[in-house]
Amino acid sequence: MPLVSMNEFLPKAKANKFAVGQFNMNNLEFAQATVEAAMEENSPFIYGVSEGALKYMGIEFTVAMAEAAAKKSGLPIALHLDHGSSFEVAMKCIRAGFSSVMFDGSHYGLEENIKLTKEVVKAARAMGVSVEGELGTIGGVEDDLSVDEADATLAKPEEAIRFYEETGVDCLAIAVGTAHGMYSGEPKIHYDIIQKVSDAIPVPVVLHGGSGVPDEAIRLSIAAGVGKINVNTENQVACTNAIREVLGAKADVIDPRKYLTPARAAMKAVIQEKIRLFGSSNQA
Ligand SMILES: O=C(O)C[C@@H](O)[C@H](O)C(=O)COP(=O)(O)O
Ligand SMILES: [Zn+2]
Repeated sequence: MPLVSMNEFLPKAKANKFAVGQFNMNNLEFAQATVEAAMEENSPFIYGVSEGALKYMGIEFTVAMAEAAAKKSGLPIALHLDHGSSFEVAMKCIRAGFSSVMFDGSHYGLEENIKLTKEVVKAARAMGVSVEGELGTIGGVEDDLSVDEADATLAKPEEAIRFYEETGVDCLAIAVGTAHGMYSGEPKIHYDIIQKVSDAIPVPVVLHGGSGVPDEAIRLSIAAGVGKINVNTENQVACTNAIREVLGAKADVIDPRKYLTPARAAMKAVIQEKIRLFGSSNQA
């Protein structure tokens, strides 16, 4: 199966109240762990690729890994630019074979964010590519850039509804109290904001900062209208801990396969658990 737009599965997620996981791809082992977990669960999923990860992996390798996963698995998989910063980078990804893009204009004022997002939607739609927009500021560390928790601002429901109506995005990330990275305490998620926005728009709300959110908070978020959840840090932690364990026990290991095999298995376990929690098993 070729890579698909998120519209292949997000409308079903919204209607049937489950969420599709976006698992960030940072290298081959992340790509393999994700597709292996999804195949066992028969689940659709999204490969999220940040601009930093794109630079690290190279755009041709990124697309090739995602296409290989789609071909091997037969699952509906979207290859999605995560937190795209400009029209140009979004178009570059689409030209290279991405089936979905995020334009993150959340650091602009509302009017400018709407204007710039609309331009991306117009161009992407003509090529059958789905678009995610963002409103409000999500705290924590995103692709190595840190936003202080104190500077994080929640999305205003009326603005989010207007943003959807004017841009026509396929899903909408709104700041509702989660943050990128692991939490020191428990996140305070504003389910009322999710519910208000979700009730007023026909597309799902996206929850960024999915790592470390307690299971019950994930269930309540999905019940309120979240249909896409992004997870990156938990996989990075699982990967790195597994590598540390191997190298800590055997300092003379030099074959990367000796530590990358357990690292990949650890990520696969995390992803499989998330897919089950999000309710997307057997929704492919
Ligand atoms: O930082 C990245 O490279 C990706 C994240 O911004 C992603 O969009 C996301 O929201 C994942 O959050 P996390 O699970 O808290 O890392
Ligand atoms: Zn994010």
